Amino acid sequence: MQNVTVATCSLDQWALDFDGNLERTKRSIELAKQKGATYRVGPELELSGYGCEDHFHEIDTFQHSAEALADILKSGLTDGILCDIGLPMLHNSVPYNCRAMCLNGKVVCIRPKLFLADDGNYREPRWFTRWERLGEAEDHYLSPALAAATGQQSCLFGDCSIQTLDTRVASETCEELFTPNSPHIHLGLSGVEILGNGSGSHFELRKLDKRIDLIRSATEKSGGVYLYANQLGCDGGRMLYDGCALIAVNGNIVAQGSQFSLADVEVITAVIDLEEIRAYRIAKASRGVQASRTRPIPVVHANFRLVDAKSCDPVSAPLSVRYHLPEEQIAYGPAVWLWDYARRTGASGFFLPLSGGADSSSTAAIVGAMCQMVAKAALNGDERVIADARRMAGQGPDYLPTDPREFANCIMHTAYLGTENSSQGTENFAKGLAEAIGNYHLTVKIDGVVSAILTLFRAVFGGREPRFKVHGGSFSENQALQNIQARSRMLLSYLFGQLLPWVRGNSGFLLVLGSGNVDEGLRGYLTKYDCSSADLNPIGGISKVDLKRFLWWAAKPETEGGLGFGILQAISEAPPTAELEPITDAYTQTDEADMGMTYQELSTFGRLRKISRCGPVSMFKRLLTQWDHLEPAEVASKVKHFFRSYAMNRHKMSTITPSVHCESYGCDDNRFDLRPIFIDARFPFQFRMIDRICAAQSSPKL
Ligand SMILES: Nc1ncnc2c1ncn2[C@@H]1O[C@H](COP(=O)(O)OP(=O)(O)OC[C@H]2O[C@@H]([n+]3cccc(C(=O)O)c3)[C@H](O)[C@@H]2O)[C@@H](O)[C@H]1O
Ligand SMILES: Nc1ncnc2c1ncn2[C@@H]1O[C@H](COP(=O)(O)OP(=O)(O)OP(=O)(O)O)[C@@H](O)[C@H]1O
Ligand SMILES: NC(=O)CC[C@H](N)C(=O)O
Repeated sequence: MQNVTVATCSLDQWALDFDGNLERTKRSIELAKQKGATYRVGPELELSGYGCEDHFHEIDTFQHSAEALADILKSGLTDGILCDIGLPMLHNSVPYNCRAMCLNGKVVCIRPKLFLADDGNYREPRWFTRWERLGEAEDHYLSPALAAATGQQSCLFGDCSIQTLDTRVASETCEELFTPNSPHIHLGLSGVEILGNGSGSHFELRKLDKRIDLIRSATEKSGGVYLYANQLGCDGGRMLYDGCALIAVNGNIVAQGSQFSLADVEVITAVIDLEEIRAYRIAKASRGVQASRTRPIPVVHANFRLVDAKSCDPVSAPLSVRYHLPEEQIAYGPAVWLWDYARRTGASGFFLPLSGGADSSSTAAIVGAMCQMVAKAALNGDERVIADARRMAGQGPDYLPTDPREFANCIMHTAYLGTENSSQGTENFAKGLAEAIGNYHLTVKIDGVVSAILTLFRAVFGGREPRFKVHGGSFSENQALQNIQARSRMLLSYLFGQLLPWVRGNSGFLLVLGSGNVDEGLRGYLTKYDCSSADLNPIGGISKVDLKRFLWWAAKPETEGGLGFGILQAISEAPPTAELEPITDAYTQTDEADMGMTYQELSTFGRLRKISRCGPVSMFKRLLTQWDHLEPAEVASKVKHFFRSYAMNRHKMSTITPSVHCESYGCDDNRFDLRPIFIDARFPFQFRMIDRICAAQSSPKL
């Protein structure tokens, strides 16, 4: 038996928080040592935080990261444990995204990232250069801080591995796992048995499955141990890092961390038997052939044993991986992001204009889920969560946030801001949901504000008064009258967000929450600078179709795995309506009629536009077969209507409220979906082409 205890972790790092990042990194090494580990891997760029973005252009970021690493090396923490630590480093004045392999107070070698992430949310080549010379390494002269801490002048830098007295260790970094020709293939063939992957990998609904498949298949094909470390929480941007540290051996997962947690440091360990890796590899004859002709990569020798001959801990057995339902992911992912955002900004909680409709109710339910997570963490004695909760709630040292409803009452504020066009039904829904969550709730009539604006308008324009469509008004009059209501709600929300802590005898400010979903953003079905403009939006990256499923799930009792907010069932079943126009016997406003398309259709358009990368013509061609129950002319008309609405409203996405990235069909043009602010909504060339295809389809076949 050649047993080794290995450790990996999830850390809630924060961009540029050098003190906090250092403290959490050190704590994770301490915990790994306490659990008997002789090898520990941490997340990508853990000392600076992954999401520093253009702060990676500053020399300070590199220097402070090196100073933090020097602190770790001087502290004695790396004595007896090989640590794979992520940080940005300069080599010959070139910036690299690096792994520093540290042991017994020395830097054994430095491994720069070979393949940078440069799609979707990622722009790594903007800040780092990739190490181009595969299979090569050279001397690196340590910065003054590191040289002083280690007494070393230099170490190896490049594509290299470490040979200890009993095994071979190397690392690959995040994106490299996702590439077709991953470094782990070459490293495994050249004899590496333990591979660490320090990641800064973001949450997306249903993405964990893909990550786990890749890790499983990496070790299934090559044999070996694969340790995955990730960041956790919100590190200052729109992405949520979803932790879920993993340890895989020969195709099996043997340890899994939590995906959504409020803990800021989570360390997992496994006991592995190196002989199991060798036995697995010996039996794969074809692997042997490929391994024997593999070009070796540079090796640094470390006079150190990872195997603990004295350890009697049993070897870790394969476990069945825990996947959260998509509905749970919608609840707990954005909840973790909100928690980090609110505690790190020093806010005293949230204010949400709650209409009783599906969207704002989803936002409220996510805050409710967050309160439940805080209560669970408090019950488990997490002192850091308790301290943050006390501060946020404005409570003293005796307060324990173990009751989610009581905590919600301190930090969550909602208001139903009704007008004469609002219904009793939605008012009751809003009140009922607030009661279920336990939060502070107001019911306010805002007609006085709307009529004050109209009075002013009449005074300015000689008594002229716009009318709703149902009263004979024009399209513009009708829109303007709706927008006054919607925009007044935004003004009132900021007023309440600013003054509610004062009204309740506390201090500080509330973060105003928004509730536009991804489809409304894409279609532009929102009033610019109304209640869709807020400080934060937890659901801006989620489609209405997914939100409905989430509400249905969240209505279930906690004993059945839901959130226990039963009223959400009825809310999810009500037809979506803006309630901005008068209801008459002949007319009730609904979202889908207003938009000229169903949310289901909109979701299809959104996926084809972003995930399938379709312009108008290719979308039309795809839908001709997908919607073969419709005449080609009908499909053409729907596609044109979508693109027209989308193009006319592009400008709204440029000012959209920051939301947590949740889906690959997201349309946040500030980070993920980079498009022009205005484009020709007539699409003359493209639509002519659609008409031609349509005519050809419809012409009688000879
Ligand atoms: N290319 C461009 N670049 C920059 N800005 C541009 C622009 N084109 C128009 N604009 C500006 O945008 C304004 C038009 O946008 P905006 O004021 O938002 O108004 P608009 O889009 O005309 O109307 C808002 C729509 O959202 C609907 N709505 C409102 C509230 C809630 C909900 C719901 O989800 O239930 C739906 C409402 O029924 C209506 O159809 C123009 O007056 C102009 O100021
Ligand atoms: N009566 C209201 N009281 C409080 N807030 C409201 C009210 N009506 C609308 N809002 C706010 O304005 C936002 C946008 O309004 P909109 O009518 O678009 O809601 P929606 O998209 O139909 O979502 P919901 O399903 O929550 O009503 C809502 O999410 C909500 O935050
Ligand atoms: N930081 C990275 O390299 C992350 C990229 C990777 N494709 C991911 O989504 O997880």
